[in-house]
Amino acid sequence: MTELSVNVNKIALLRNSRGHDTPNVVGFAKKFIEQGVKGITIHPRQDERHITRQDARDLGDYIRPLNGVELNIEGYPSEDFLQLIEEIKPDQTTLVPDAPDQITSDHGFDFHTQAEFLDPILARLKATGTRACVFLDPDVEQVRLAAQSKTDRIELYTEEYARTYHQPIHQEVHARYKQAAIEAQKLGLGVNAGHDLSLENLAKFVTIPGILEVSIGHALIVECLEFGLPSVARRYLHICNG
Ligand SMILES: CC(=O)[C@@H](O)[C@H](O)COP(=O)(O)O
Ligand SMILES: NCC(=O)COP(=O)(O)O
Repeated sequence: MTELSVNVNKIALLRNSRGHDTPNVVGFAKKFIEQGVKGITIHPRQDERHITRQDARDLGDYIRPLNGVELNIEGYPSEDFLQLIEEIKPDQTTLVPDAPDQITSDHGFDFHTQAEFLDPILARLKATGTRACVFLDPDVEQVRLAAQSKTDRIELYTEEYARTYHQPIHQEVHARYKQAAIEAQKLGLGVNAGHDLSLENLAKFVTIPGILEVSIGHALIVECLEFGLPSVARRYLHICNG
């Protein structure tokens, strides 16, 4: 079984386009949770183009008292971001190496060059009590280096998996994700995954053993527009529950 964490960035994006509070981010998180979803993910970016720091606080206040529901906050570990994490204390914090002007996440951390940068940050996260996770490309060598750090989990960046889904090379790509996931688990790391996962491509991904959590936003919100939120939540949970 894999936990589904619904990324609500796109709800905030729609809200911000009008400058009022519709759609309400906490309200939509609540709708997903009412359907049985056990995780909410947000990725506050420095320019607050979608999720704001206040959204993060409001979601923290809403989710904290709920039994068995997790808040995952993703982001670049700037001082600002780390202070927000220390204030909200989410269940999980996923570090992503995004530049402020990036349209979306497009690569994982490189432990060859960034292990020294990440070491004190991971120690700081551990002191906060949040589970630490690092966004990583599906590369066995990176996994081995990550296992030497203080991170609890890795999140495999699944854009390549999704992009090649209908291409002949997909079996090879899928095998690389599987190898990275198995190596991580062998070395004691938990494995999450996300980016461009969808109703179409998720079922095959979760055949990889031991995937603990998938965070899904962009495709899932679009699918909600097409099929309705309850139906989409039910279909994802069916896939995740195996
Ligand atoms: C780390 C990751 O893959 C997601 O957080 C993704 O970057 C979503 O962020 P946007 O919604 O800003 O594209
Ligand atoms: N960590 C991935 C995530 O939260 C959502 O990514 P996407 O489904 O919006 O591509």
